[in-house]
Amino acid sequence: MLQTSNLGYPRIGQEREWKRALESYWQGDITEETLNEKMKQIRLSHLQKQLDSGIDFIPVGDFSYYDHVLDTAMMFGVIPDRFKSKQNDTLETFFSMARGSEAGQASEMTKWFDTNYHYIVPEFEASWTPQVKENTILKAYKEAKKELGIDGKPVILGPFTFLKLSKGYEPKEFSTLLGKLTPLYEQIIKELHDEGASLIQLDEPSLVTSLSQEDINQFKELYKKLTKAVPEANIFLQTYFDSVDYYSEIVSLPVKGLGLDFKHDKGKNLQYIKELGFPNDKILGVGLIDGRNIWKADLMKSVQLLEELKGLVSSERLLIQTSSSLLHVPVSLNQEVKLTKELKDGLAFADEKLVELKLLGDHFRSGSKEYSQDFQNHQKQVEQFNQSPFRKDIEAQTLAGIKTERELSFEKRKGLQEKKWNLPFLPTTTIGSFPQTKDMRQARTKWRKGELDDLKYESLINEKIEKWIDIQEKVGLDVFVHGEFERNDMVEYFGEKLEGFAVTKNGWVQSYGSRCVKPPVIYGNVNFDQPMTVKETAYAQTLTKKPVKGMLTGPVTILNWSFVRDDISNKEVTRQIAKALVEEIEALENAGIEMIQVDEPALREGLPLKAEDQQEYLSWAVESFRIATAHVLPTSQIHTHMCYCEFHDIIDSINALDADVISIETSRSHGELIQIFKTNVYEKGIGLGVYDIHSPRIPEINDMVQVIEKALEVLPAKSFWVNPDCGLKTRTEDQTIAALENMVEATKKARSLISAK
Ligand SMILES: Nc1nc2c(c(=O)[nH]1)N[C@@H](CNc1ccc(C(=O)N[C@@H](CCC(=O)N[C@@H](CCC(=O)N[C@@H](CCC(=O)O)C(=O)O)C(=O)O)C(=O)O)cc1)CN2
Ligand code: MET
Ligand SMILES: [Zn+2]
Repeated sequence: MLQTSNLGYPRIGQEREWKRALESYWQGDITEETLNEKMKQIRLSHLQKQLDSGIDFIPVGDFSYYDHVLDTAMMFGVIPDRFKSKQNDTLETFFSMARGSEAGQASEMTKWFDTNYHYIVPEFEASWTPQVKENTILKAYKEAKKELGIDGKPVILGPFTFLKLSKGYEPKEFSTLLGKLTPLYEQIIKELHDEGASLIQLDEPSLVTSLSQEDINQFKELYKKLTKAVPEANIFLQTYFDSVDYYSEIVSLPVKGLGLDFKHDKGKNLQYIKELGFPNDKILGVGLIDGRNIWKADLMKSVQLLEELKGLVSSERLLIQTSSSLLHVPVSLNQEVKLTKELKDGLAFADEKLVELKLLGDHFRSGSKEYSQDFQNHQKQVEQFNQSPFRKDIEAQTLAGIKTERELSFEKRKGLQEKKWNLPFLPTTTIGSFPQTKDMRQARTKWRKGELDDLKYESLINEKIEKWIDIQEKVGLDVFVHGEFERNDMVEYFGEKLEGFAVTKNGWVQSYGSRCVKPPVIYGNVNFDQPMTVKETAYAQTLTKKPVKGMLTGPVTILNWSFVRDDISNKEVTRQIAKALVEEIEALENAGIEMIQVDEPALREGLPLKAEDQQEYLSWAVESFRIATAHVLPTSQIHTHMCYCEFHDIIDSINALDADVISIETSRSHGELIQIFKTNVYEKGIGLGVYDIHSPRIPEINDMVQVIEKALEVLPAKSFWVNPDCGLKTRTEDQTIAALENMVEATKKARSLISAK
């Protein structure tokens, strides 16, 4: 019988209870025991909700106290030595790896595929002893059964992807390590099977990236071994985020089932099945409820697709699924009382997606040609939404009259800018935001509710700006920022101000650890309405003689960190955003702000997972940035900033942005970034983050001097900037001031060391 399955459920909770529990624990407000209790409560309530929704397969083991990749590393004892010696407590070790502590620098954090979710990069060290420290998936499985009578579907990050996402080994060691991991997975799977798990999901999203034939051979080898070692267990191989291009080889593996994404595969998975067939001894997981976006599913389209598949796979072997874990969408539409009905009717968050699964499953199980009333109501809303005036066909955005090229080349404007800005050697600056303290956030919440008037709210913002201009003077930075106190989030803020966007009340999604974001919804055509950043920046500039950088989020990042309409191309939407930013940047220049940072931290994140799609994306992404910035005066200095990603494969595109100065994060992955510049000459201004802002640790002066010296081995000193690796909004005021003081001290030392040479 056709069944329904969810691949993973959001952890944060309807009211972000999860976040609050974690943060209270870190602050020392609650004990480990209380934390565990709260976590259990949250975990079980999520399972209960899924049970109540009536879907068949409920994931277990997807819940985490921080990140599921880190969980997997812990499960196998992949713990760097620096954390082993000092701590015995598992939970403390776990959080130290994630966040850094006295014991040592946090592990690197990077993007989970092309999403805004970040995982902690496992670090293999020579001292690693293969082991199953604790079968935490089994623990989750047993708990669901014992507490709620749920026969859950264990979800495990598969060995191939786990190792691909890890570091600390040479490419040639990959197969040896995989060989060591395999028996550990066998043990986990066996224990789960013995406990009664009827289907065990192994997530292998790496299968959708561009892999070599050798990779595929290793993958096949691995799964043959695994299935041979535990033949009795039903291993379900799950992929997501794109198509599986080695389909014919993967589909013939002796696993029980294969899960494919039918939402983000550009139609390829269906094409492969049609061309190459699907074995009649396997289950096909059909991911057609979108785990990455929030539009209500067009169930008639899903029905058509399933009908097509029924001709190829018998219906009792079909599993209707979400396209990926629901980790990437908000929990529930329940509280969205402020959205227009027209828009809200077009949306589905995690809980509503479970309902969609159920509607589809019920329809197929009924065997009827008739559609239930609920199904019809759902479909009517989808159709109405598609016909809304804001979804109407739009004219393709042309580039007529739009500059994509600065008036002067970098070589020519460089001298003019040096003269205009007259900055010291190794200029120091920050990336934009200063601490968003509780009083500021609370004031904003009150202001939103109408409990605080505009005047009071604005004067609080101005006070913060004054305070931090003063701090920047005292610390002795060279280029200032206003601090972004008026912003809740660097993307949501612009979503609130631009036309074509809607913002939600409670549409939170986990970004990293306890940090969440509320992506705005781009439902219509994007247009500039009125200046968005001029007031605060211009005010800050009146308070100091030092230059204050204007601070904007770039078009590609606004796109990638929003939920985007799917009726026109992303390229088209990004162009619309870029054109709106042209007006903002003009307004800043007119207000005398001529050093302007246009952040693109998500440029790399949006890079398609398959090599063959990447060039096209990069070309329109770069073009959009250039549309936004090319029109400024030659003396105006455009900065940009990127973080959390690998840059080596996009360095040409970074150069093509033609920004005068770029700051890139490196502090958790320093060595690697430096390598890039050994082989790529970079002539424009560049700041490499000299310390990690995500960790509460205060960076040491000498550590930062070393970072600077190391960078200067490969980068020209005269174009080097000193800055933290990202914005400081998540730090406390004390941490920030202490860190910046040390950074300025380190710069002074570096200056004298270098001029002495
Ligand atoms: N969109 C986006 N993606 C990104 C980043 C980013 O900055 N933005 N940075 C990278 C890393 N991600 C980050 C993501 C989130 C946060 C972060 O600090 N998030 C905050 C929420 C920010 C926010 O919008 N806060 C609201 C406050 C809403 C709120 O919680 N108010 C409280 C009251 C105040 C309080 O108790 O704190 C309430 O209503 O109960 C605001 O300032 O207006 C959090 O999780 O805590 C930091 C970095 C990559 N991806
Ligand atoms: C995630 S990149 C952050 C850039 C932004 N200007 C800030 O400082 O917060
Ligand atoms: Zn950043």
